[in-house]
Amino acid sequence: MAGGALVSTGEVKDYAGKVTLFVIMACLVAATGGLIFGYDIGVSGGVTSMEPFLAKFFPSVQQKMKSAHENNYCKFNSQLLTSFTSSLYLAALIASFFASATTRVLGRKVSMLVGGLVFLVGAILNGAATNVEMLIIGRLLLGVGVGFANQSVPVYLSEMAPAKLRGALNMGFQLAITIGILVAQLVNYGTNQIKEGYGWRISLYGAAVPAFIMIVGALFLPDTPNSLIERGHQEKARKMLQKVRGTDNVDDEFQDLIEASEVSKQVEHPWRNIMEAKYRPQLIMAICIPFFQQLTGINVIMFYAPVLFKTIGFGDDASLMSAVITGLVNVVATCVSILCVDKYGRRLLFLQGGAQMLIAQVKIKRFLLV
Ligand SMILES: OC[C@H]1O[C@](O)(CO)[C@@H](O)[C@@H]1O
Repeated sequence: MAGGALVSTGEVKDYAGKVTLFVIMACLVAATGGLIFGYDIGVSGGVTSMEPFLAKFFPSVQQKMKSAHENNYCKFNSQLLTSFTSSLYLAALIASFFASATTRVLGRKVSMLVGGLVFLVGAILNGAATNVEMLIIGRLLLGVGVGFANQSVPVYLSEMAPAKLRGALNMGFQLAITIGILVAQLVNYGTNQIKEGYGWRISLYGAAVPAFIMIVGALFLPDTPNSLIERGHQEKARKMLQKVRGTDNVDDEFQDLIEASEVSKQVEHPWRNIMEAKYRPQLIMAICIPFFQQLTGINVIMFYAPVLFKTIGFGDDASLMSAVITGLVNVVATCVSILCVDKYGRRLLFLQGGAQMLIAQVKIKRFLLV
């Protein structure tokens, strides 16, 4: 694990330093990492609800949509169609194991560069697709990009950010994800208006824009001081810390980074240690919070919102616009939580979010059963 500015007591020290160009650039690159992830979550549901896309790649689904007396829920019942969407997550899962080692051994920059490049190829392949194979391979490559970007970008951001801005900037990554989802939904709504029927290509090519920004960012941005220390370049790390913080007075922070790196090197059996009873609460939280957050099915909504609205009888534009509204609520709710988190604390927000999701799930179930 990367060392940070957390000292042994868990308190965050107020080190010297200002918000430099490096920090601003790190935020921009981090934002593009989140945007790419969000864009890929949001784009697939829209294009899979567009008729020209279905006619080209999934004609049997389009045929079913046209038959008048059919059960709505069966129209999109195609394993191939859903694998177009879900192959991204599968590839991201596998890639994240490699990404974690790459981020540690070769540095955050290399991981971001790999992520950005694979993303770019995936987006181009998807936009230029002439058959289903190209679509699925493109989507798998986007997933690999997500795996690398999601490992390296938040770590890069945390390590570049001054300690006092760290929490806020990390939430910025989540905000960027939600903005990415919304942008994809808006792009889908716009491209669906193109009468010639190639709008889906523009939607899919769209992922290339943030990918390109991420590649350029990764090429020009420096590696983090933490990563340099981890890889044994102490002098380089000190100089980098001075540049990043915009001051020569970095002794305190540098010393803490060295100590944190030493401590983490001394841990011989991290997997065995985390199983110890004293770490049980941390272990349970680290597994259960993301597990249940994903198990709420949020991505079923995010992936399939336009298709879902279409199957309940909405027209093309109305389905895409309803997805935009869902995305907008997601962005606004993220902004509200960013603004409230320091005032009300993590626990209250966590409880309130959980209760709200429970109520919403029950309501959606009732609605779908009618
Ligand atoms: O805002 C919702 C989005 O945020 C994530 O949970 C990532 O943190 C995504 O899986 C989801 O689509």
